Amino acid sequence: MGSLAQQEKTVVGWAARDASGHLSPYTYTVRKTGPEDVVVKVMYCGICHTDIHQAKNHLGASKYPMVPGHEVVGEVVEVGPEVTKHSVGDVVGVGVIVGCCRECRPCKANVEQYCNKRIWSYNDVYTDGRPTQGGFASTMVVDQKFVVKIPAGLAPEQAAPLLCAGVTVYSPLKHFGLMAPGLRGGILGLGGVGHMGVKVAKAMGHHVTVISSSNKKRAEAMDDLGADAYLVSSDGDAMAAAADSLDYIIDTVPVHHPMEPYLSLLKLDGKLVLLGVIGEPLSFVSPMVMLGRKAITGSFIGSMDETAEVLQFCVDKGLTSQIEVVKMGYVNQALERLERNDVRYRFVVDVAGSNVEAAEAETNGAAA
Ligand SMILES: NC(=O)C1=CN([C@@H]2O[C@H](COP(=O)(O)OP(=O)(O)OC[C@H]3O[C@@H](n4cnc5c(N)ncnc54)[C@H](OP(=O)(O)O)[C@@H]3O)[C@@H](O)[C@H]2O)C=CC1
Ligand SMILES: O=C/C=C/c1ccc(O)c(O)c1
Ligand SMILES: [Zn+2]
Ligand SMILES: [Zn+2]
Repeated sequence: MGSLAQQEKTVVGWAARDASGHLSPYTYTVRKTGPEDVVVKVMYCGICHTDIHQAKNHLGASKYPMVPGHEVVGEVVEVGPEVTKHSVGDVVGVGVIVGCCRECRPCKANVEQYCNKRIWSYNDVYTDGRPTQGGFASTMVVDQKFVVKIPAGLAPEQAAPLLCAGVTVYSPLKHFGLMAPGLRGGILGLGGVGHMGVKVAKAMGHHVTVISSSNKKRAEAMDDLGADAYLVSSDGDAMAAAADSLDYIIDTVPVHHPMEPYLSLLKLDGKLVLLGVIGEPLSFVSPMVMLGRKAITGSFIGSMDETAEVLQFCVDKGLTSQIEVVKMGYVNQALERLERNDVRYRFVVDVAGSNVEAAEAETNGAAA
């Protein structure tokens, strides 16, 4: 028998077995701790709409059993001998990506999320041939490059949504030169990603308009999140009155939707940044972009550098995510509520505080 580090570890996670997306306890092994590996005991894991897309096979590439979860905060419990970035006892985060080639142009430019050999934190295969499994589990083993330190001043459960939702809005604002104070931004879809969009954009000094599918979130958007204006997308008069007013729109809608009503809101040179994962073609007529030199673009999470940056940005600006903490036994109800747009604004699973081995009937119920 070798030391603990030389052995595979048995882990219990909650896995989907098929496209119903229903999660239930699943026991599997994770690799022996490699030289550059960090073993993370999961404390909290946020629930992103991508977890629904993946668990329910919306993109047609899901493999089962699948343990979702990519907004992971945990404690380092073991490190490989060549780990320099992290120590046992550190509180750290893991996001959407756990591997890349390190040789291609994106990797060399430290935008490894755009590496064509990226390895996803779940629903993928690691370099050793094992399936990757995500953060709705007791433990993850992750290469140190893809582990970020959670700075002091951020509660671990608050930090979890920053690892996907937070960096996903921060990265395009930075990359497209949209950080200057005074810009007028639109946040389309006020969910997990969208609410971080409002908070981050407000902290940058922008005038922020929420564009929502209903009036239900108006008061909280304005009063709690600090938005400056609120548009209901089906209100034709209000949409017309807001034409030609925005420098950018961060589009977080997770389903097919028309583009033209939102392109109309952009000023000359305005940018529509697509973040939602939509497996059907979107459409617009070319004058909608030509007659205003407008740009439709997209963005995918953020780099590890940007992840560290957004965490520090939130500390510096006093930002937190707005979350509902639940136990693992509630995860299926949480996924259903997320899908029917009934969460303010991110569920975070208290993994360490749950009995992950128990079937949901025994642990059913939300937790404070
Ligand atoms: N590009 C990237 O790197 C990333 C992409 N994503 C993707 O972004 C999208 C949003 O993720 P997330 O914020 O977690 O999702 P949420 O479900 O939390 O938020 C989506 C919001 O979109 C609006 N919406 C409009 N129509 C619908 C509909 N039919 N069903 C549900 N919501 C609707 C709702 O806002 P309202 O009530 O205001 O209308 C809802 O709150 C997903 O597709 C996700 O996969 C997520 C993270 C990273
Ligand atoms: O939530 C994070 C991941 C987003 C994502 C973006 C694009 C894509 O094709 C995915 O499968 C996931
Ligand atoms: Zn996500
Ligand atoms: Zn690469």
